[in-house]
Amino acid sequence: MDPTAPNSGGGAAADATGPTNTTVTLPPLTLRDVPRLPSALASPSPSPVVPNPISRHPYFHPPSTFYISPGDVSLRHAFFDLASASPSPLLAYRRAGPRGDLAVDPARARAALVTCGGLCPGLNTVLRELVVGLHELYGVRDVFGVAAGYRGFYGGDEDHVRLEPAAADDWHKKGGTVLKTTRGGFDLGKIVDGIVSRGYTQVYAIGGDGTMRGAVAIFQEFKRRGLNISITGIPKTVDNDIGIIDRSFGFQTAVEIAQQAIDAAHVEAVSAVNGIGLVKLMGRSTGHIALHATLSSRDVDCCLIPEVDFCLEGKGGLFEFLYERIKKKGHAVVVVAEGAGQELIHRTDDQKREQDESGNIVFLDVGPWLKSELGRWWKREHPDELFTVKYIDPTYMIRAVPANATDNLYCTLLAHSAIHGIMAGFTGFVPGPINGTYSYIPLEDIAVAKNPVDVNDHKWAWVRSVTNQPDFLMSQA
Ligand SMILES: Nc1ncnc2c1ncn2[C@@H]1O[C@H](COP(=O)(O)OP(=O)(O)O)[C@@H](O)[C@H]1O
Ligand SMILES: O=P(O)(O)OC[C@H]1O[C@](O)(COP(=O)(O)O)[C@@H](O)[C@@H]1O
Ligand SMILES: [Mg+2]
Repeated sequence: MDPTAPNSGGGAAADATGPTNTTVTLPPLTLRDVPRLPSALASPSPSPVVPNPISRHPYFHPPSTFYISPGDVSLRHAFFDLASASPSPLLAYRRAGPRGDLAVDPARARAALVTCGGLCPGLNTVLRELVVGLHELYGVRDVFGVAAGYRGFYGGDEDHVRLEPAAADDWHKKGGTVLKTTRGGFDLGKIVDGIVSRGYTQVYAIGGDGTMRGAVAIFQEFKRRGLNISITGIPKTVDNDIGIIDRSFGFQTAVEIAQQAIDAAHVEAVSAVNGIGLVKLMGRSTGHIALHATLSSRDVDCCLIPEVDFCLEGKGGLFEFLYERIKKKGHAVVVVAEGAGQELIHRTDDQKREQDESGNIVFLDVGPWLKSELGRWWKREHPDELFTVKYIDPTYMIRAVPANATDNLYCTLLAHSAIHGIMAGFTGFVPGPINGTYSYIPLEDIAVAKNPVDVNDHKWAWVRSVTNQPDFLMSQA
């Protein structure tokens, strides 16, 4: 049999004798392109094309395959249903990476780097790689750090610090951000005025969903004013709540550190009579950290995330389940994401309205609430049985650490992808891995793309198989 001969029909051939090839026609492909700088689009003569200086770099000897071809794209979805009667059109993004010709002259570039929002492991690695990459790869000499988030753009001279590779050398070993970060302070007019008055030609905004929404507003203001300034957003969120990209940097480090809290909770629980170890982990609107920490620990009996409702009391409720688990094993470990169960916690009208400086809703503390509700229930239902809850809240410990090796590599590729894209004349974009391929995604798509845990896919089923937990929805209390 000829292994290359096409089979007719769309489905896989039912041939048990060996592999077969089936030729199929894919739906049309839509390129979701990123914007370009006005000078890169100018007609009749776009900005001068500058050969990429990497070609003259003493240590790089880039072969022709080194540069990304103008036609290179990556696909949003890596798997398809060939049997689908009405397949969706395929969505593609530009592949990230160095281009042979630049639309920006590095000698005239003046870069501003800013970090906004909460901390995340790897922020300093991204900063280091931006500073080193701009200097060493492209020969950009004017690289500045803007202090303390977006508000730094309209601060004084002390908020704009020249950054050199020698000073950045060991930043990847430090947690936090050397530039400092803040929430709030987003005054669009003042920010863009500050960017213009300092002569910045390119802005690298490193932050989460709020920062990306801010970067979209800045990008649109650049367009409205007809400015030839580019902006890129580098996605940061320890919660992993930004969509489209495979994951955000620092997330894996945070999951790794969370193991220590779960291990401690487990030791406390097994060493007590009827012991429960309760761990609260970050995750404002998504439960990725709790879910991944649960999957990798295997000591967890129950994982509670914002995406899944649960009830506490009655048959089918959480507390009955924990009681049964303790009767069976002698102890139980519970991991709860900070955004879980918020609708169950009583809050005053003032508390309902409370927001942080960036407008994020302030949550009530689910950990102590759960501990006290459980204690009250146990005392009422099982007054003669000993019972202990040990509560661990590692809070900032999981994010105020340096990135692990995997996240450090990821941060390097993100930073370099951002620089390559800016130098190619792209703007209003975010670099990020899609199915493992680094790509350029429009900022405005990223700013609205959420990434909740999909409780209908295999991962949540995997959690159930690891914890053996039911849905806690059947309260008959
Ligand atoms: N819708 C928005 N438009 C403009 N700026 C925003 C918006 N949301 C948040 N920001 C600004 O982005 C910055 C970071 O936002 P924040 O929510 O604190 O952190 P993160 O970016 O990590 O989600 C803050 O300066 C905040 O004011
Ligand atoms: O740093 P703060 O203001 O205490 O905020 C804590 C929050 O920051 C986070 O770590 C993530 O925040 P971001 O919006 O900055 O990504 C949440 O998990 C947590 O609720
Ligand atoms: Mg956020």
